[in-house]
Order: sequence, then structure tokens, then C-alpha cells
Amino acid sequence: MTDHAVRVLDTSEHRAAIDIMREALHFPPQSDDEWTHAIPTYTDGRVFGVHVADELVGTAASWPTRLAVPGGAELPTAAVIRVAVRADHTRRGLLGALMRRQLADVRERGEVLAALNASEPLIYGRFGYGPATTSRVVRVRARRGAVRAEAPAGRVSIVPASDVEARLRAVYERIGLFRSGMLTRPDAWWTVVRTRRALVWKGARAAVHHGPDGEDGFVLWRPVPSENLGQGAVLQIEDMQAATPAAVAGLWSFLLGIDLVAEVRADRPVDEPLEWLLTDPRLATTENVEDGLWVRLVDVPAALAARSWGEAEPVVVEVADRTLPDNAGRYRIGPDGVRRTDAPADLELDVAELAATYLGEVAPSVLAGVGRIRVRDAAALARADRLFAAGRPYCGTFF
Ligand SMILES: CC(=O)SCCNC(=O)CCNC(=O)[C@H](O)C(C)(C)COP(=O)(O)OP(=O)(O)OC[C@H]1O[C@@H](n2cnc3c(N)ncnc32)[C@H](O)[C@@H]1OP(=O)(O)O
Repeated sequence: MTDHAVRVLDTSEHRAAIDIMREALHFPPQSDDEWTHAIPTYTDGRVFGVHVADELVGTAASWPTRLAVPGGAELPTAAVIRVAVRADHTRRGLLGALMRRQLADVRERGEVLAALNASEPLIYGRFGYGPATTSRVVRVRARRGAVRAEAPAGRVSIVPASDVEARLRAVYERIGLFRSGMLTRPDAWWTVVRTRRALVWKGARAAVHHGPDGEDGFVLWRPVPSENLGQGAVLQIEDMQAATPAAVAGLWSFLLGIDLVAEVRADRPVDEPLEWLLTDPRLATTENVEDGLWVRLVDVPAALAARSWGEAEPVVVEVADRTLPDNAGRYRIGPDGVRRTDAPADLELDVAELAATYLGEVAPSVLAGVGRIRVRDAAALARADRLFAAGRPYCGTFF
């Protein structure tokens, strides 16, 4: 491995770090205007840099959030952002050095989980992250009456442009983390959205859904270029939160009924019953189903203790963890809770596979079927499926 040093960057070095990230993603360096907006999105003390011969060549940062897990607990979580190594220093172990240092830091802060959106799915598994939520990219052809009349939709009203951030924040706070996989949104997250609205998403509009008990959903969308301009605009949903079935129906009905709109595109939960909601289910086309939030159990005992478990006889799971070895060991998981044990293992898995099952995204038997969980007691597998089962997770907060 190259001679290198990883350390916390001070604030005067943050701009250089963000430019390394932008270069790695093939974006130009930031303008002064962009940098002014970006400053508050870096949390002091949480931005790492890796130096080779005193030159900054890589970076990884995070900000603090909370992630909802099955049963409703919200766990302190590091949202990992802006991971990059300069192209002339890749594949020499520098990301590994950054990841190890960052995970140690997350652990010291008492954060139970780390989470990220991966640019490529091959990067993070080796550091114990697993794909823990899924989303689908969907296109829906717009037409008035696209949503079935009997759907219990409420009223939708457009938010004045000057009020968008305050209203959306208020609704997000109000509805809370209503499904597992959701994250709290700190100031830094809203700053990023404000910046995008000002600099990139020009023309973005927002609307809220009014349910019987108040505002229970919102959508932020913008028109995007399309080849079919003559047939109407294409609307890209940038943020949609819908805490009730009526909010789902109301917001879709509103968007699909706007005049001069040909199509609405969105990233939505795979279990959103869109096709059942539409008068013609073929109006919706799923373009892709892809990994969403990658999660890392940084403190395995605390993470396992915090989620609820289904009804089944306990299983003993042996967890391997190369990066944070004190997580390794056997855990007895049952409906009454989780404790370390010396009993023989029923199932053996890596902490990355544990992360993939943790929020209920995938059943242990699925991972066992493809050889990613080793089964020592076949009878335990069905029990593990029942224990790990939970409503489908979805994040909905891109960062
Ligand atoms: C949360 C986010 O910010 S996601 C954005 C991530 N950043 C990017 O995609 C920007 C462009 N890419 C980069 O900056 C770099 O290639 C990085 C950060 C992804 C990887 O940095 P590197 O310093 O090259 O990684 P490093 O050398 O430590 O690799 C560690 C291991 O991961 C593997 N690896 C790293 N990146 C990749 C990749 N993109 N695809 C496949 N394998 C990879 C390496 O081969 C190595 O494997 P090994 O341990 O078996 O030898």
C-alpha cells in the first residue's frame, strides 16, 4: 500500500475535499457560489482526508442522522457522503484506509449504524455494508383520470415557491419516520436540497396532501427535458413522502392530472401499489429495480437489540466482521431479544449479509439459497425467516 496518512480535515481543507469528490464524479470544480452553499453541508470533525506525500488525494465524510428500524426505534447513524480517491491514486488501498478510520470514528461517537448510497455496488460490501433497501425507478404516462376514482385521495395544494423548504420540513417532521429505512433529515440535508433548487432544479415546485388529520404527504417535482415536448412535459419527482394510502393516491392523482404533462418519473418503494391504483396498470413502466440504502451495523449487539423480531423459536447466528472484529461472535436471536452466546451456530454469515437482512429487505433463506449464508441447522432457516421478517423498508431520503 502507498505511504499515506488519514486524518480529520480542518475547515480550511473542506473545499479541496469536495473538489476531489467532484473530479472523481466527473463534475467541474465548484464555483464560489456553489461552495458558499456547500459549506454547511460538511460537519466539522467528520471530514477525513487521506494524504500521500502531504498532498490530499482522497476523502470521506459523514453527518449524523437517525435511521428507523423494524419496531420503530430510531438509531443514531452516520450518513456517509463524498467518498472519493483521486484517479491517479486508486486501487492502492486508500479507500480501505479511509473506511477503517471512518468506521472507528463512527463507533467512538456511539453511532450504531452507518449508511450510504453507493455509486457502484461492488465497493462497500468488503467493509461490511449490505444493500438494505430497494427502490424502483418508475415512469407513468399521465392522463386525467389515471387514478381510480374510489381511491381514498385527499385534497392537494401547491406550496408557494418562497415557502417550499419550511412547509416540506414541517410535513416531514409531522409524519415522522413512518417506515423502517427512513432517516431524519438534519439541517445539512435541507441545505443540499435548497442548493439544488437554487442552482440546478430551477422551476421545481411542491405540493402537499391534506389528509383527515392534517398534512400527511408532499411532493417536490421539476420538469426535465424530453424528446416529446409536443406531447407535454416530463415531470421528475425529486422528493415524495406519503404517510398514508390516501396521500399516495392523492399525490399521484394530482401529478398525473396536471395539464400538458406527458409522463411522471419517480424513484418509489417497490411495494407502493401503483398498478393497483391506476385505471390502466400499463400506464406505469418499471425502468429499474435497484439497491437503495446500504447499511453497516457498526455496533452489532446494539443494532440487534434495538429492532423487533418476529415470532419463532430462537436461532443462533455466528457473525464474521473483518473490519470491526469485536462485533464477531455468536448471537442468540429470539422474539424476546438478543444476547451473545457460546451455543453452536445454526447460521453463519458476514456482517454485510446481516445488514442486508437487518431491515427486512431480504429473507435469510434467500441469501442461504445463493450461498451467502452458511446453514449448520437446516431447521433454523425457516425460523430465521420468521424472526427477521418485517415490512419492506424504504429510505426516500437521498444524500
Ligand atoms: C457514499 C459515496 O460517496 S459513493 C461515491 C464513491 N465514489 C466514487 O464512485 C468516485 C469514483 N471512484 C473513486 O473515487 C474510487 O475508485 C473509490 C473511492 C470508489 C475506490 O477507491 P480506491 O482507493 O481505489 O479503493 P481501494 O484501493 O482501497 O480498494 C479497496 C478494494 O475495493 C475494490 N474496489 C474499489 N473500488 C472499486 C470499484 N469501483 N469497483 C470494484 N472494486 C472496487 C478494490 O479493488 C480493492 O479490492 P481488494 O481489497 O480486493 O484489492
